[in-house]
Amino acid sequence: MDLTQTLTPVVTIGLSQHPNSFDYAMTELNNLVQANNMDVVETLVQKLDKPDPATYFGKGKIEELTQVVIDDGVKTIVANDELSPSQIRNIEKATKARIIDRTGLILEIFANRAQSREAKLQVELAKLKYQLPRLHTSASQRLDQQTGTSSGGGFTNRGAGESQYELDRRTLEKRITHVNRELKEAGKADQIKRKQRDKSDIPTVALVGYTNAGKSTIMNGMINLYGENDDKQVMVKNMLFATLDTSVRKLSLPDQKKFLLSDTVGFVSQLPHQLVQAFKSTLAEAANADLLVQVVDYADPHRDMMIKTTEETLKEIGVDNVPMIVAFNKADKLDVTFPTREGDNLIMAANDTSSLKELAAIIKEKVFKNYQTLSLLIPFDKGDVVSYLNDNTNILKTDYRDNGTVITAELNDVDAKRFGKYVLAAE
Ligand SMILES: Nc1nc2c(ncn2[C@@H]2O[C@H](COP(=O)(O)OP(=O)(O)OP(=O)(O)O)[C@@H](O)[C@H]2O)c(=O)[nH]1
Ligand SMILES: [Mg+2]
Repeated sequence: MDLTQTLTPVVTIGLSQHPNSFDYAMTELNNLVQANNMDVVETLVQKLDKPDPATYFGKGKIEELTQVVIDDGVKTIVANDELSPSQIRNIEKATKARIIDRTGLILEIFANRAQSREAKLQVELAKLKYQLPRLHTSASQRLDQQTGTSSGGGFTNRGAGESQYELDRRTLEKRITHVNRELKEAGKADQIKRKQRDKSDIPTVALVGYTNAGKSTIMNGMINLYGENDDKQVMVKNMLFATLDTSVRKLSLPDQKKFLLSDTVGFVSQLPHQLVQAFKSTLAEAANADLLVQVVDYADPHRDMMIKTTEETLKEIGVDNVPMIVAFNKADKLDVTFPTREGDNLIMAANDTSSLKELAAIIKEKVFKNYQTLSLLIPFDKGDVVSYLNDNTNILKTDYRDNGTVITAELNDVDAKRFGKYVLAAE
């Protein structure tokens, strides 16, 4: 099937204010457009120090844009920068096409992809907050249709003299309160889950990083090597924002050390502020992690910018004191040796088993450092303790004595304390 026929044609537009990063920003915008199942037929750029407050582009360029829209029969324009409500109105009036800005586009992608109830609510909240100052532009109508905010209720108590604008604003505000409440409920359930995990005292590790860096591919590789047999793989796609929901899997290293690995939403430059805020709770997995593995596309010439964006976004959601290692992924695309360890960081490829094993070794060093080797004398009637140790620790030696079993094992702090009364001698 020829997919291009079903894709919406669009013209992308951008202002070159920061020449260094501009070309990449436009390439990324075009990738985002594709990720939203649309097809870029033309790109128009203008060099301006700052956007025209009324129309973004200057007057002549708007005329050129209008002509392109007519010639190419395009109904949608996508702008690289966030636009003010009046800029949206003015460009739409001039060109007779609808315009989406970068923020609106990312919100649409997230809205089309969100799967879990929580992700859906988070996206809706971000969209409502985006709509609020943009009431009565096509941006809000379009979003209305998707979120259904203007269908049904909300218009019942229209007071005399109250403008449509105020009514719509109130409707949006009500919906925001409602969604916030639902999110809180959904968040509570997650917190309970997370607490239960905390209790089980298994360390947690989160894969974070720029979109398309290979987080989900690494997750799948780790599940293959260390997951339980029935563990499901996560989705991998060569597309921006393939992953929108956090997935968590319990992995067991060969020496019984267990940890939870989570795959998280990727970041992108100029990620809408509303969305970052909304995804705070999804990213709580990262905030509560014992270790972050920042996955970087090592083969991408823009990798430094991607690292910077990732670290700034993490900071914005309040994740700034979790230890982090860097996985420089996709090394197979470059002429370099891998896996190569550089301190706690690793140059690797996600589809290479020795890379994944090396990554697991680094994770193990970082999150299981509070382990001590102890010899415990377990009385014969404490079979439950023996089976716990068998299932949860790395047993180095087992001896049988008249008064019980002597087990020498690596124990974490909590287990060392819990079974302290059986300790024979520290080794
Ligand atoms: N050559 C090569 N390709 C890779 C490697 N790791 C991932 N990829 C490819 O990169 C693309 C993106 O991989 P994903 O694992 O979906 O990336 P992600 O970081 O989860 O992306 P988002 O979910 O969008 O944030 C896919 O086409 C993968 O097959 C690697 O080590 N080498
Ligand atoms: Mg992913």
